[in-house]
Amino acid sequence: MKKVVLIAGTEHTRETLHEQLMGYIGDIAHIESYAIDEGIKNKIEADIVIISTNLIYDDSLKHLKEGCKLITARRILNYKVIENLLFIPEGEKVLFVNDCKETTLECIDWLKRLGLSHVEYIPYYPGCSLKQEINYAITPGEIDIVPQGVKHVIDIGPRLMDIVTIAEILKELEVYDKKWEDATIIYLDKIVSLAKKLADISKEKTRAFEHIKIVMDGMKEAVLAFDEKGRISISNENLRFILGAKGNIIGKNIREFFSSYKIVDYLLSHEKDASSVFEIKGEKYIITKFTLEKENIIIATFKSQKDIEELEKKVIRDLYKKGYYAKYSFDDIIGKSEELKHTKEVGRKIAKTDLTVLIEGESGTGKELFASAIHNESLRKNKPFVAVNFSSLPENLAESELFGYEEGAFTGALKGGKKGLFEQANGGTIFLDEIGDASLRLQTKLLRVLQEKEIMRIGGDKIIPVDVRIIAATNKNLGQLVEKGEFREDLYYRLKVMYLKIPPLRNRREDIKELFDYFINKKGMSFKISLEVSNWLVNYNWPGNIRELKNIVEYMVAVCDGKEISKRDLPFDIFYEHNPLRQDLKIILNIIEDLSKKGENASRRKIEGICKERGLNLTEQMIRTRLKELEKMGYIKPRKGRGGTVLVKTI
Ligand SMILES: Nc1ncnc2c1ncn2[C@@H]1O[C@H](COP(=O)(O)OP(=O)(O)OP(=O)(O)O)[C@@H](O)[C@H]1O
Repeated sequence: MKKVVLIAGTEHTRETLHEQLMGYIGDIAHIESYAIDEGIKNKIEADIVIISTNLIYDDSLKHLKEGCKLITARRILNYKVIENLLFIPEGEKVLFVNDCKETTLECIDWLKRLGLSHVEYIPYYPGCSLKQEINYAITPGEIDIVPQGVKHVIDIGPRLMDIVTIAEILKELEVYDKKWEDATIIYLDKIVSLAKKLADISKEKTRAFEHIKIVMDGMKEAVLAFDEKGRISISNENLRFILGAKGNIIGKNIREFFSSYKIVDYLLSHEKDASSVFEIKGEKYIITKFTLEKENIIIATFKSQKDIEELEKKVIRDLYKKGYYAKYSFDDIIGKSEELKHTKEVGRKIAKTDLTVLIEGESGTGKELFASAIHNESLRKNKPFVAVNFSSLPENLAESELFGYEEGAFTGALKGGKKGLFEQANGGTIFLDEIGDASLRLQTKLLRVLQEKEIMRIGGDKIIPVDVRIIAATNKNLGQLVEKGEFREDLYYRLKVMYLKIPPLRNRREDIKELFDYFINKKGMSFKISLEVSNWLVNYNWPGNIRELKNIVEYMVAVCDGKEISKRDLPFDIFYEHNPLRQDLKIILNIIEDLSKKGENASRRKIEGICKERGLNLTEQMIRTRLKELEKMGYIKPRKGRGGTVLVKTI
């Protein structure tokens, strides 16, 4: 058996080449191997000596006996590990690190010829200096030479002997004819496998790219992706249309396509998430951009402002169709009394926040009107306003109405399930009217929505996030319901983050006349009102508040057949029966009530003056007798000490 000796520079190279030789001639020759860095003690005698590189030629000669046949190996990169390079991102700068300039350049050239040219190679060998920051380095086993600071080092292992060197060895061993075919098969097998992988990857890439292209071209928005230098990596058809660009624009710079330096500055600015309006070819576009930091890609979308406005109009049209819109604004709330003006002021401030609101007020005071106005003055104004009334919503329906259900959740459930009102209100406001009438079970569920901002449909297992502002209203005293254990305390405080109390109409009598005229005008009519009716309107206590006033106007307008509204045109029961107290006594009692609310003393002189303002001419004596009457009836009692009158009960 012939003896073949391999001498390599390092142990790593020795092991790799030894294994390679075993694959080709292990069965016909005895192979020994040495590495200079391990040290060689004895003199070497062999039929063939293979030196791994010219760099160790002189060193090797020292250990050889005379007469050995010397072969210096020609080496190439290992095909098997080269596929690792395919995962380096496209366009990346990559150091190729080897032990000398010649082999470094040779390897780079060879990699390029193999088709691995998706990255930019920078040669690096002892003596080179590195002036830029580089993330990737490839080296065939020369890790020690790789400069510090490179984040990813890919060691593709020592280079292997090429097929020409193998042929030379086979010839020297006189087995060329017998072995050459096997040798080429082993060698080609590796190349074919690499070539196949390269082809597969390129096919997959093409397919993925085609797919992305179809998806992007199908998008309504125009999309552009580029790096921090402005080099374009992706665009879609809509974008090319906006820019009037023809053909392939990938790889080109955005500066070529935008004549406005303002747009280029904005696109390349360091702002990561931004949205701004620019004009391109006479049309306004909202350009929104965000950065994929890891990939170093900036993505910008272009939406025509005209399209957005059109879309918003459509959304609003759809909301109107479904009835999910707020009908009133603060300007629709009529009344100039201090109480109402103050309530409107507070309401406007509440509208500017996005906090939960609790509105309290007697029935018919305008709670829904205020909820609607708050929504319309908030940032959610173009989104749905959905109103739910708990007093008219049957307990068994409430849950499915509010939270929706999945198909098959219960008998009678619609196919495909149903969205609940919380989902319908997404992005907007939900108005929970008469919240005091919600069952304790429902209160628990509402508390969950307030805390978690998410819902689950009945029969479903998916958690659905909802972005809804809650405005609740009640004509009950919720605080008292909490004390009685009929309303959850935790829900009460979650609702009462912002609080608005709407004053009853009897506490702002100045508004009555204005509201009365407003409702009549709204009917497109005009009437004179008799003094009697006018006095009655101002002095009536309005337990049903503005709703009652509105209803009475409806009634009057329907029954009045002349130009003047008189006593006959008032609902009979209200004027005569609803309250058996005589009208003059009622007026005086109302005056005392108003004064006591303001903390003012109800002296006879004051009462006389206000009576006159309200169209009731009474002398001080006449007032005294009437006060006596009211006292007898238990409505008032004389104030001790300072004089005047104290209210005991109201009508
Ligand atoms: N200040 C106002 N200006 C004009 N219209 C008003 C005013 N206040 C109330 N209204 C009208 O009165 C009616 C009752 O108002 P709304 O339904 O808002 O009252 P509410 O307090 O929510 O009543 P409830 O407690 O019975 O639900 C509505 O038709 C509303 O438009």
